[in-house]
Amino acid sequence: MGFPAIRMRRMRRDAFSRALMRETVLTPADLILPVFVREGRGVREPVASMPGVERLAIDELLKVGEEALRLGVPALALFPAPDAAAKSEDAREAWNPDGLVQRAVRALKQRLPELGVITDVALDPYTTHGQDGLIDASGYVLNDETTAALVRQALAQAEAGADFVAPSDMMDGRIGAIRQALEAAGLIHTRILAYSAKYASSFYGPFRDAVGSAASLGKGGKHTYQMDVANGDEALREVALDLEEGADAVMVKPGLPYLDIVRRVKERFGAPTFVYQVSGEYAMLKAAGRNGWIDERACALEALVGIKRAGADAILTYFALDAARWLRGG
Ligand SMILES: NCC(=O)CCC(=O)O
Ligand SMILES: [Mg+2]
Repeated sequence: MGFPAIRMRRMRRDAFSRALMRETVLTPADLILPVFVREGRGVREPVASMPGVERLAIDELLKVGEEALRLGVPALALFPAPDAAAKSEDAREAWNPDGLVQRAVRALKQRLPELGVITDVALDPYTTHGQDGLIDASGYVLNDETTAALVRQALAQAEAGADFVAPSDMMDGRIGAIRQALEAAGLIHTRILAYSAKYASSFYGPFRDAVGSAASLGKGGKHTYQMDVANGDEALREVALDLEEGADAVMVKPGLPYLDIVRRVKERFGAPTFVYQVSGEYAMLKAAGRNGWIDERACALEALVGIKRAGADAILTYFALDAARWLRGG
């Protein structure tokens, strides 16, 4: 049977029948807001390459957390933008129990216990060289030594009350090492969100401005640990290993250029699959919107629905609060 018995446009004719056959519905509960945390009180410092995004002192962060809850956004992902004095060759500030992130976690969990708090496990905000791990004399990022440092960092975050620790560093074996350490410490409820398929993407540029690692990183890339943008099968092997090692959820990052990976990961493993719409994706939409070249709201929501349609269970996006407002008709 074909045309004219079949006319695909019949169902598209009216809003009610379009609504009834809609396959993917984006809600605020699908979204996680990444936030940049800094020292100080009452400070909100704009990030030039990410219009609308600010580095927040902890008291300001609490207000943003409250707004997220009010809008139905279930969780924040914290990223530190520490003072330059907190950076060192060995990143030891990362596991200081009174460090910036640990204080931010405690403040959030005390004031807003029902808001999910996700912490970033990686050394780049704390290293003088801007790499995610510890390096040898040639600048190569050392796997096992870095993993030992990441375990200390994850424990400090979990002890402060983080609901999810989220290793974004791409060292081999770190999920298993962190899981073992959490169990041994009695922290059996702490979830691990593994950045399993994290690509060596150029779309992270504005993020590196935000956390202040761009200058220290200089021309050094992250290609010896993050994945080659051309690869798909390798992502599936990474995800399989992280799930085996004890990850509760896995991440694909960035979002829009990697939706084939999202689909393959979701179909193959059926595990909670999170996607990070990264800073460069945000900056592109913002810049074009601000120039009047695209409709920012419509295009941002379209990108987010597309990511969910591809298989994402949750999306980290700098649009989270705006998108929640738009979805609620604001
Ligand atoms: N671990 C976080 C990143 O590496 C970048 C995120 C972004 O570009 O938004
Ligand atoms: Mg891996």
